[in-house]
Amino acid sequence: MIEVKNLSKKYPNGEHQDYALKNVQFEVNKGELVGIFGKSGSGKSTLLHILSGIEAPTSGTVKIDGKDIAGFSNRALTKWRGTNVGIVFQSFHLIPTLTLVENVMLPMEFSKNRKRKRQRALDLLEQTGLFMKANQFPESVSGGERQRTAIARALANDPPVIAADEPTGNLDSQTSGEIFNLFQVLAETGKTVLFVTHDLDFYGKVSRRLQVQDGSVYEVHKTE
Ligand SMILES: Nc1ncnc2c1ncn2[C@@H]1O[C@H](COP(=O)(O)OP(=O)(O)OP(=O)(O)O)[C@@H](O)[C@H]1O
Repeated sequence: MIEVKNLSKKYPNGEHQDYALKNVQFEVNKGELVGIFGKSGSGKSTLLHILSGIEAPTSGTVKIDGKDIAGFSNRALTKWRGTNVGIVFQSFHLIPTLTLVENVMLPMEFSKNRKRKRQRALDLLEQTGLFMKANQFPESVSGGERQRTAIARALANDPPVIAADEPTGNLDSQTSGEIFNLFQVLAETGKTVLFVTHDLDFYGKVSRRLQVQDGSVYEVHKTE
């Protein structure tokens, strides 16, 4: 599903360049829930941004569903991202002037028919446990409910990959656990879920662990 080879990312730093990621390689299968762990500044977000087509790498290959997105132009990358990856952020990124159902409809590309889009958005909100609040605005629901809305929005175009950057970082531990369970269910239904987190509660619960350390990525096996 995902195959990363010799991936490096450099950022300019004054007169020289610093590696945020150096010679990274790994593979991920369809339907895995991959926890990406590591200290602040280790390169987790950079890795997730590259896997979700937000940033391009400096070198290497990033094959997703057989396509090497590392070679894509910015324009091609934006188009690819729209239907191939659903992104979930720590601070939800919902539009405050739109209702929850309207937020979920926003990225939908499969149809121009508003009724069909609305029905799909309602179905997704039902899947994430928010059907009853579909017509409320983000400010009138809890943090966990905002994140459930953001997850429904990430599913809008039925992408094979869900990329979440610290999705429980603003939530209490019980709500974090509930959001994590939702990602587990998505993985069980065949989505490949990439989950960046500082939360070691999830360490034993993911199906794969990638540890990012000073720009290198190591697989940590379950027995370690
Ligand atoms: N746009 C950028 N320009 C320059 N340097 C950057 C840029 N983005 C990230 N970096 C650097 O790359 C390294 C990795 O950053 P990254 O955000 O991926 O780490 P992280 O593990 O996600 O950290 P955190 O847990 O604090 O979010 C850091 O040294 C950071 O300063």
